[in-house]
Amino acid sequence: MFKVENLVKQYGNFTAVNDISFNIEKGSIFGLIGPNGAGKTTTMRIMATLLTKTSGKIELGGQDLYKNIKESRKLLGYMPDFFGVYDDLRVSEYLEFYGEAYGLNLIDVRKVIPDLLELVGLAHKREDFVNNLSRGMKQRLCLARTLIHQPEVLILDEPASGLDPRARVELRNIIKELQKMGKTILISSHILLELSQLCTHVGIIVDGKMPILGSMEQVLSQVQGNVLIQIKVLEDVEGARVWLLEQQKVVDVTLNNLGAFEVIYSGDEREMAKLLKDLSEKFLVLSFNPQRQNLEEVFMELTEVNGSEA
Ligand SMILES: Nc1ncnc2c1ncn2[C@@H]1O[C@H](COP(=O)(O)OP(=O)(O)OP(=O)(O)O)[C@@H](O)[C@H]1O
Repeated sequence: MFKVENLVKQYGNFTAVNDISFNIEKGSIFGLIGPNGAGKTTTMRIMATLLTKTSGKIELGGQDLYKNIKESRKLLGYMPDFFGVYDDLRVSEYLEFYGEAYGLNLIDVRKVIPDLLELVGLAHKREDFVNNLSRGMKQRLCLARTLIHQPEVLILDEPASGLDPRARVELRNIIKELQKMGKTILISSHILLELSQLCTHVGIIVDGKMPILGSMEQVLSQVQGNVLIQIKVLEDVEGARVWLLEQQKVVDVTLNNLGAFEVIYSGDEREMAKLLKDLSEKFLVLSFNPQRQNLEEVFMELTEVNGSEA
């Protein structure tokens, strides 16, 4: 859906985005993760056609993003990290204003507003003044505004920033709902746990570069070396231990005090699935639980490495 190739953005002599490439498949949720100043907003603003690139190529739906900016913008909904709301407008008027700004017919806009407000949980606030909304509600209203022209692709720049945990969960659920509706979503955050529960794909951006990219699982296994798998078998525990130790990519096997094996494994997901299949053919497997590091740990590892290299 979105194809970014060798994207570079320079502000004067400073390179904010340094030759990054990634694809966003239709229907996926791609997380752009990085610390402050990594280049997330710059990348997203370029992809939203709001900032010019220095070099590189971006395609949206198979077309050059810049070839017909007006057409590209119809497909895109962009939610900025900072946004203003107009204090003397009511919620419905605010959406009408943005609908008209997109060149939509007011009658059509009025037809979609109830559904949009329902989706973002603001149906009961329709006639309230925007400035009386809580921060979480304002974020959700901004998301509704992003959807007003029914774009296929959403670019959401840190949509959960400044929200409390409950509001974050609400927002996450709305984003999942949007994915179910078929939207393709690019979302940024520096709060990694939040994205690990949401995204199908991840690009980690540090100092304008994207050293790590792939599906959530791929990224986790790329950064981590070994995986710890907890395995419990019924009967012939010793036989299973010997068998496990003979398998390729099994680094170590210990039995914990709950009677489960703790297997240190260096294979990838596919190999792990094969291990489970082969094990199940020989033994009665009660449980098989790979324990991955969470994204927060991955991220800390990565930025630590970069920091120490610097
Ligand atoms: N208009 C500009 N002129 C010069 N430098 C800029 C400009 N905009 C951004 N930068 C610099 O480019 C780098 C990347 O900024 P960007 O806002 O893209 O980062 P970010 O990952 O979105 O950070 P944050 O999480 O803090 O929003 C930063 O070092 C920033 O200072």
